[in-house]
Order: sequence, then C-alpha cells, then structure tokens
Amino acid sequence: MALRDPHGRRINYLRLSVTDRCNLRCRYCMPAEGLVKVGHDDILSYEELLRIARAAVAIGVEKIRVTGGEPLVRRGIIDFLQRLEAIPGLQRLVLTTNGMLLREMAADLRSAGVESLNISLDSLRPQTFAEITRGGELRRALDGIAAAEAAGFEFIKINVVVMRGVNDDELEEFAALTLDRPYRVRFIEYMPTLAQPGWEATVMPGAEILDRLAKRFPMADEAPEKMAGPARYRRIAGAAGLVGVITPVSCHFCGECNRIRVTSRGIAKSCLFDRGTVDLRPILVSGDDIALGEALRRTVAEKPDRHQLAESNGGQGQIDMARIGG
Ligand SMILES: Nc1nc2c(ncn2[C@@H]2O[C@H](COP(=O)(O)OP(=O)(O)OP(=O)(O)O)[C@@H](O)[C@H]2O)c(=O)[nH]1
Ligand SMILES: C[S@@+](CC[C@H](N)C(=O)[O-])C[C@H]1O[C@@H](n2cnc3c(N)ncnc32)[C@H](O)[C@@H]1O
Ligand code: SF4
Ligand code: SF4
Repeated sequence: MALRDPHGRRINYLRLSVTDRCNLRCRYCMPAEGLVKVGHDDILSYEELLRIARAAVAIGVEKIRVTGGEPLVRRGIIDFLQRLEAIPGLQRLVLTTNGMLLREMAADLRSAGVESLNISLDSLRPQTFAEITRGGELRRALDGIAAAEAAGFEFIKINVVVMRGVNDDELEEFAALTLDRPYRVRFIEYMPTLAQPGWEATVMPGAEILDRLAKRFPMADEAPEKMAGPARYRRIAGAAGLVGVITPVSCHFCGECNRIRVTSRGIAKSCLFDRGTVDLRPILVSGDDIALGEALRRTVAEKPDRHQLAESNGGQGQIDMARIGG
C-alpha cells in the first residue's frame, strides 16, 4: 500500500546523504573554513546505509537520490551504488553531484546503475565559478558534464543557484545551453541556510527569472515528470532541453512534497527545514530492521504541511545543507 503522510501526500522518495565532506566550499552552503569534520566512526557504514535503504523501500520508497556533501568523494561509492541499485522494489536510483570528479567516475556511475545525474553549476565564467565555490575550477565541472554525456547520461539536470548581483547576469547564457543539448537547466532560488542578514536582497524569485527569460526566448510550459521533485519546466521553442525554476523561497511547492531525508550520521528528517528528526543509530545498533522501517514511518508521520522559511528561519543560519544534502 502507498505510504502517505498525515497531509495525504504520497511519500515515495528518499534523499540519502552518504557524506558531509566536500571538495568545494560553496558560499551559500558552507562556511569558508568548511564544516567541523565528523569522524569516520560517526558516519554510517555502507552496510548501515543499505539497511536503511532496504527498510525504506519495504515501506514504499521507490526512488532514492544519493547526495552529500559531495557523494563522489566517499571511497567505495561505486560499489555501494551497485548494491543500492540491486535492492528489489527500488525503481530509480539517481545522484546529485558538483561534477568535479565526473571526468574520472561518470562511466562507472553509469555501469553501477545510476539512472540520471543532477549536476550543480552556478556560473559559466571561470572567475565567478571560482568565487562562488571558493576555488573550484570551471573547466573540471564542464569536463565532468561532457564525461557524463559521453557515458550515456541523457537528460542531465543542471542546478544553478541564482544570486542577485553574483550570477544573475548569466540566466540567458544558461538557458541557451538547452537549445541544442537535452539538459534540464534549473534555476534555484537562493535559500538563506547560513546566517546572513539581508539575505532577501540576494534571492531572485522564480517568477522574475521566468519573466526575464520570456523577454529573450519564446517558451511554453512542460508537464512535470513522474516521481519528480520541485522543479517546474518550460521549453524554449525548438529547444532540445528544458529550463526550469525551483522556488523554495517564493512559492510553497510543499503541497506536492514526496520525500524524506536521511543524513550520513543516521538522522532521518521529515523536512529539509524542519527540526523534527528521528535518530536511526540506536535502531541500527539493535539490528532490528523492522524497527528501522517503523522509525522511517514515524518520520513520515511527522512531516509538516509546509516549511516556515519566510516566516521564521530566514537568515537565522540553522540549515546545514551540506550535512542534509539539499
Ligand atoms: N525546499 C525544498 N527544496 C528542495 C527539496 N528537494 C530539493 N530541494 C532543492 O532543490 C535543489 C535541487 O535539488 P536536487 O538534489 O537536484 O534534487 P531534485 O530537484 O529535488 O530532484 P529530482 O526532481 O528528483 O531531479 C536543491 O537546492 C535542493 O536543496 C525539498 O523537498 N524542499
Ligand atoms: C547540498 S548539495 C549536495 C550535492 C552536491 N555536493 C552538489 O553540490 O550538487 C545539493 C544541492 O543543494 C543546493 N544548495 C545548497 N545550498 C543551497 C542554498 N543555500 N540555496 C539553494 N540551493 C542550495 C546545491 O546547489 C545543490 O544543487
Ligand atoms: S553545494 Fe554541494 S558542492 Fe557546494 S559546498 Fe555544498 S555540498 Fe559542496
Ligand atoms: S520544505 Fe519540507 S515540506 Fe516543503 S517540499 Fe521541502 S521537504 Fe517537503
């Protein structure tokens, strides 16, 4: 029977963070010095992550998105993904990455059974890219995307966090990438996850982004994909790919929320912004996988109907994106 939360939403999607480490330090996600490192013993083993994934599938999860930190920096990730993909009942295994290691790993990800990739890319200009990521090399990210295509990943989703005054002058250039490539370029509203007074000035609302693009390109709405996340898409006339917006700040897409999250430290979260959490570690130690499923059901039962970002959390700095995985 389908898994539903108390608000009647069907929950079939788990975002599983496998590490909080990262090879970049994006300004909107991490402090300059990085996060206080969690010891290897505090991070769940692959065996434990697999038990959680199996328990989740047993209660109704059909799609798992592996995330981080940066998931590709964890050693042994390919073998783990292969085992994850083999879980009976799991329909879709997908992954979000910053692309830095795709040049070396894209082909193995494909063979491991990862169905599609979401790749973060916030600028097409080397200097802006380096500023946002605090030292990242644009060439590596672009080579990573090319390697993913060469490995057979077809509909690559490109995540662009739009920040007014930082990269909002590149919207049209990003949208133009979809003209002859089948990318899904998604413009994401910057979320105030780190303490930042005056964060509102940095957010460019999705509606404004679409208005800007409509001035330059003729576009039509596209139907959402199955088991999809929060992006809403349009297609520029004649384009191979799609442009989309993800609007966590200006527009509540919470009414269609379909997901729960588990961090690499074994904390199940009912909502990206909510502090209602269930610690899975004591249950993992007990070895009782039925209880693990029950704990995940409790997480679903605690899902709020929507986030309170605009009302309460904004600029307070309590959302640890790199640990939660977005
Ligand atoms: N507010 C909110 N933001 C989310 C949620 N899920 C993803 N996001 C944000 O959306 C952006 C893109 O996330 P991705 O990891 O690419 O995943 P997605 O777009 O949800 O995934 P698919 O639709 O499965 O491709 C990130 O900035 C996430 O933090 C959510 O449930 N709530
Ligand atoms: C936390 S990252 C983890 C996966 C991987 N390291 C990556 O960057 O794709 C997942 C997504 O969250 C997004 N994200 C992180 N902090 C954000 C913020 N403050 N506002 C909007 N999106 C954010 C990133 O751009 C990325 O697309
Ligand atoms: S957004 Fe992704 S790549 Fe950037 S610091 Fe956060 S985890 Fe790392
Ligand atoms: S903010 Fe929370 S309730 Fe809203 S879509 Fe995201 S996870 Fe779901």
